[in-house]
Amino acid sequence: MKNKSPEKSRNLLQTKAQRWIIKIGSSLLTDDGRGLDREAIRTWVKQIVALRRSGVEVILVSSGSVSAGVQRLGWSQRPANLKERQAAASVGQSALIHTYEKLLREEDIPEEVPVHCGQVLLTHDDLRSRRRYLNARSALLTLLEMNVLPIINENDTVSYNAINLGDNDTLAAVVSNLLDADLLVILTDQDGIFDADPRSNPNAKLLAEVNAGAAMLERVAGSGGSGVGTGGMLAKVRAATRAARSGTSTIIANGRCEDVLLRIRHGEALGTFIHARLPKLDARKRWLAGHLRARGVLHLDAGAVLALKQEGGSLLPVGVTALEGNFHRGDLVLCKDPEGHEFARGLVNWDATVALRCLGKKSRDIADDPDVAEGILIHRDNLLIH
Ligand SMILES: Nc1ncnc2c1ncn2[C@@H]1O[C@H](COP(=O)(O)OP(=O)(O)O)[C@@H](O)[C@H]1O
Ligand SMILES: N[C@@H](CCC(=O)OP(=O)(O)O)C(=O)O
Repeated sequence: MKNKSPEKSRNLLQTKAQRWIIKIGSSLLTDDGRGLDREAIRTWVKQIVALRRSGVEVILVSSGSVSAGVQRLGWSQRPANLKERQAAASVGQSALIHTYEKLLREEDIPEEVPVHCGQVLLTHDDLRSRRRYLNARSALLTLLEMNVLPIINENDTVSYNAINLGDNDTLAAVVSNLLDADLLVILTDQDGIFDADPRSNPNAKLLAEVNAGAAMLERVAGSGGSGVGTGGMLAKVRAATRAARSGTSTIIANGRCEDVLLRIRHGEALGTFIHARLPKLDARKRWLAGHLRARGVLHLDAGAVLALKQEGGSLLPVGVTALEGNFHRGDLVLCKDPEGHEFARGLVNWDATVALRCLGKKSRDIADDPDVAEGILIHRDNLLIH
């Protein structure tokens, strides 16, 4: 793709991308909270089946469980209470998957490859554990091989605020990293990213092409959402940046636009295209980047910052001046420089109590401590420098 104009490389990516993650938001799926919009869902299912039959591997990340459950239970609004949200998710998720299953069956044509669907409900814990993360990867790849459309959502009935992924834009980006997707398509209720929220700014202009991670994006995306969904445009912008770490480009487009997915496949310049022009992380570091909750903070001196950033070393306790949080072995912690800026994050080898008694000590001074494996607080393989 060298020396291609941005338009060309966008067109090439759209027409050639083999593995797509498609994310559909609650506002679209439930017609702004009025209940599952069967006719709209039928249009996306038809397009997904056509993509699948043309050889594209599709993984669907579908929101809508809470919103659909709220409507089924006859409640007037999304509950603030966690237990009620979990109950609504349980009711809505079964309705959601039942709808997909029925609509997919309608697309069965003799002589054509049948496309089945399989429900995959993930929690943050599934993605935090390396073993479960890799298990999820192999299960999803197996489903694709079997011509099954995996339909992923967060398992909202068992996750709770402190450990949830929070929004499905983030989930879709983590899944893009997990499966090395070529393209992430986020369908929403706007034509893409505008230079201001189009709900409050009728003169806002659509951004056609941008680079992942561009500082301007966070500014224009604000934090507002439709009220039915949870992420808003900011979550989508951040999801695109996260997806770029596996080389995945993102398109944010209007799901109500006719044949939106097929037109994207044919190379049409719809929505906002976000180029993955960020350094690609290797597979293990991508898994690390998918850890969303830090359990503590390590404050490092200038020498340690240099050793980590420039020499690619592991973190030894001698360079740690202070710590925060009651973390345990295997937890994610943030690393801050002497000015207090986070510049790295990693998985600690020791509990906070052990780390505390080793702070500032040289390796030879802790060599006899039975809790201090190899004298390394964070191994470089478990360290992500920003
Ligand atoms: N710069 C922007 N461009 C487009 N939409 C924006 C922007 N800033 C905020 N938004 C809002 O983000 C909303 C989409 O996010 P959200 O409600 O979470 O959708 P979904 O349910 O599809 O995930 C839009 O309806 C819009 O009001
Ligand atoms: N997991 C939740 C969706 C959360 C979410 O991110 O919603 P949205 O912003 O509409 O994509 C549900 O199914 O209701």
